[in-house]
Amino acid sequence: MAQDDALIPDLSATFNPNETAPLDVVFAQPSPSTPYTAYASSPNSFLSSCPSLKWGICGTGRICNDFTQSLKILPSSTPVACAAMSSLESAEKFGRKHGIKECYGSYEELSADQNVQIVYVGNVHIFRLEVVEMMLKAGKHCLVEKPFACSHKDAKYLFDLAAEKNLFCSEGMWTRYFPAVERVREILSEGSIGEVVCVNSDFHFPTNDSEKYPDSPLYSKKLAGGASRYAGPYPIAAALCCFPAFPDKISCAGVVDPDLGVDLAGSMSLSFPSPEQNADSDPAEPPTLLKAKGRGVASLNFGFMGESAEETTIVGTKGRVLIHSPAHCPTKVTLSTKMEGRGNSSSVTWDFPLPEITEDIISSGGYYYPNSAGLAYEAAAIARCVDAGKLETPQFTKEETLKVMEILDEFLRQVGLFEFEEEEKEEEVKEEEGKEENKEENKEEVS
Ligand SMILES: NC(=O)C1=CN([C@@H]2O[C@H](COP(=O)(O)OP(=O)(O)OC[C@H]3O[C@@H](n4cnc5c(N)ncnc54)[C@H](OP(=O)(O)O)[C@@H]3O)[C@@H](O)[C@H]2O)C=CC1
Ligand SMILES: O=C1OC[C@@H](O)[C@H](O)[C@H]1O
Repeated sequence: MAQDDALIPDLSATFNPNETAPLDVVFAQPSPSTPYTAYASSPNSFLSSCPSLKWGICGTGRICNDFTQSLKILPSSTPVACAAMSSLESAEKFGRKHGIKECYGSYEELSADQNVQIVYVGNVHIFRLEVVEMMLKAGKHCLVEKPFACSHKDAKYLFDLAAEKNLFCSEGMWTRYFPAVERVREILSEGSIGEVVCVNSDFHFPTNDSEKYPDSPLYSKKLAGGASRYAGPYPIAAALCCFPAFPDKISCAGVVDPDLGVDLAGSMSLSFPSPEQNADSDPAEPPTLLKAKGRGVASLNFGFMGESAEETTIVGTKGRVLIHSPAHCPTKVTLSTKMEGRGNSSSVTWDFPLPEITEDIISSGGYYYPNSAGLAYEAAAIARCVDAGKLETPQFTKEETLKVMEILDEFLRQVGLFEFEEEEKEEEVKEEEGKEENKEENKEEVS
């Protein structure tokens, strides 16, 4: 896909190329002194210079195809092996398509390949715990598709294991690596829209287009499908990007398929407290409307039954930012600065072209999903982090993944679908019983 030159923006009027890059961009570009403008308006030349990294691809489905294609934009990030759980034939077919030499009929074999430094995990959700645990125990860094796991408990276990093994491990929240989103974070940190007070974000895509009902993994309870796990992580991550604290209230509603027992759509209203605990109650300070920084609300929704605008709007006290559709992999951002008088604002829009795709990508069948060339931003940032010995990326931290997981657990609980609820209750009962037994033993010892 050749880029239309008209889309390449002239950013010089709004960016100062001599400014140092914002912190979050540092690991996405070759050096902190590289002007953000140049990186953003001509991505290929910067992406092509990232450190080398040897990837193993775990899964041979659609997103694994797209991720592997995007590695072709980064000459030094090479897929050296791939594995399919379904069959060796599937792995070999994938390998032939992408020129990958080592093809395995099981993930175990991939985990034993000494040439693989990092594994991209892109299969169905239910195997997350098993597969990521296996890869970490085999000493591989891991990039794991969203959702990172099927519960907060599993995610915490995997991150603890990664830390113990001193390995990079991250959720593939690729949205965060798009220059459009890096620009949004820059706008927020500059204070251009003041304090964020509200985030609206939606992501409904019509699964009828590509997924056979009821057979697709997207509708499968057994494989941990459902709209909240396939689409929900994006709007949740959009809200978390703007508020520092964990929500103090999460109100959810969902549409559950009565036959399949998975959610087909959901909405969430979140309120976020100020992390400055006592800001409101300091009697020495006169009260003001916006004194408690970080306080605000988010309205998020996602689903499989229709196609939404797929936009994210971030409302601040001095203006707002619109992340244009498709907001989970965006190339366009509008900043509207509030002017005097209600309804008055001035706006500026930036376009950030996607990386150009190569002949090699075209001849091997291109991409399945929208804007997948942007996966190269994520892959490049991760190559830089691994090279620098970092165990996570500043763009999307483990703490954020854990927050997403906790919110997803809560959504599933509120719509009556949290599979691990019984397991959790049993554990709580066991813990209580253990405490009681200890008390009894202590009493006996004392007497
Ligand atoms: N970042 C992004 O933009 C996107 C991310 N995703 C995420 O990527 C992951 C995979 O999605 P996608 O590629 O669309 O999925 P696919 O349906 O294309 O399948 C992915 C892989 O999962 C395994 N699989 C598929 N069906 C079954 C089944 N019935 N039982 C057991 N295993 C099965 C297969 O693994 P194998 O090849 O090993 O046999 C298959 O290749 C999900 O986590 C999804 O949330 C999805 C779309 C876009
Ligand atoms: O992450 C995703 O999951 C589902 C897909 O259809 C969508 O395009 C995507 O990026």
